[in-house]
Amino acid sequence: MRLDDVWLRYGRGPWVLRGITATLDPGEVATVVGRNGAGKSTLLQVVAGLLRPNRGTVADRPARVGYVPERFPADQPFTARHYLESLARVRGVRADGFVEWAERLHFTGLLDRPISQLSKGSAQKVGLLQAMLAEPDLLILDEPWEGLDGPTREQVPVIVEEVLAAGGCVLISDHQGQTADLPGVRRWDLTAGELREAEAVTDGLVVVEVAVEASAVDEAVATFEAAGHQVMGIRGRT
Ligand SMILES: Nc1ncnc2c1ncn2[C@@H]1O[C@H](COP(=O)(O)OP(=O)(O)OP(=O)(O)O)[C@@H](O)[C@H]1O
Repeated sequence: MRLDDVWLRYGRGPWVLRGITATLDPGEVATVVGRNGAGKSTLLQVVAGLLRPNRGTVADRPARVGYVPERFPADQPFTARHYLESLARVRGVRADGFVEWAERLHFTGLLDRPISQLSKGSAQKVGLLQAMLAEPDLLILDEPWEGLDGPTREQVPVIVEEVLAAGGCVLISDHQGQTADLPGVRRWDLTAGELREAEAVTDGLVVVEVAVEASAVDEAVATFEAAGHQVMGIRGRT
């Protein structure tokens, strides 16, 4: 799929996305990084087709999109099973397709509980289940590690690999840098509404993530560069 000069703002507010141009091809995974409020969720919703850009276009979006929001809305009066079965009917996919996924995510015992009574982590699993139900060829994950328990967190890279292996593509928002280890992951840096693709890591190099005091960022960057290292990005600076 292709984003071409995409601009978006909410109402008459400031521009959140400013002229974003990017492509994501089948078999590719990209991670969007940027500080809080940089517009990562907004970009993901544009890619998912949930928000329409004020200007610019999104072309060749794959037909089956699975989208996992940062926080799955838990204030719903249905059980997870009822919700997922209904969604499967709407999407025209197998009504019990989620059962297998529920087992993988250790969710089977909670399927008959109202979503409103689930913990945050369990509600997030419903978010993941509804996305995988679509058998997506574009999977969009907004901060997928947030709120999930350890075993489910470990499933996320496995799920990403499976979507890629089936010829799909994946876009992930990740402000904690947890996607850095995904093989072949492209890194999209979002700063002040503009997207810049970080250079791929050259063979033989390893990415080391370092947290420094805000007041010492410039000094740290200068020190690393003086020592011959490549500084690939800075996150979290306000
Ligand atoms: N529905 C909305 N209405 C108005 N402004 C919004 C709306 N959603 C987001 N914004 C604003 O757009 C900007 C980008 O928000 P967005 O949630 O896309 O950033 P983010 O990078 O995902 O942040 P975080 O890492 O905190 O989730 C912020 O200034 C936010 O306040």
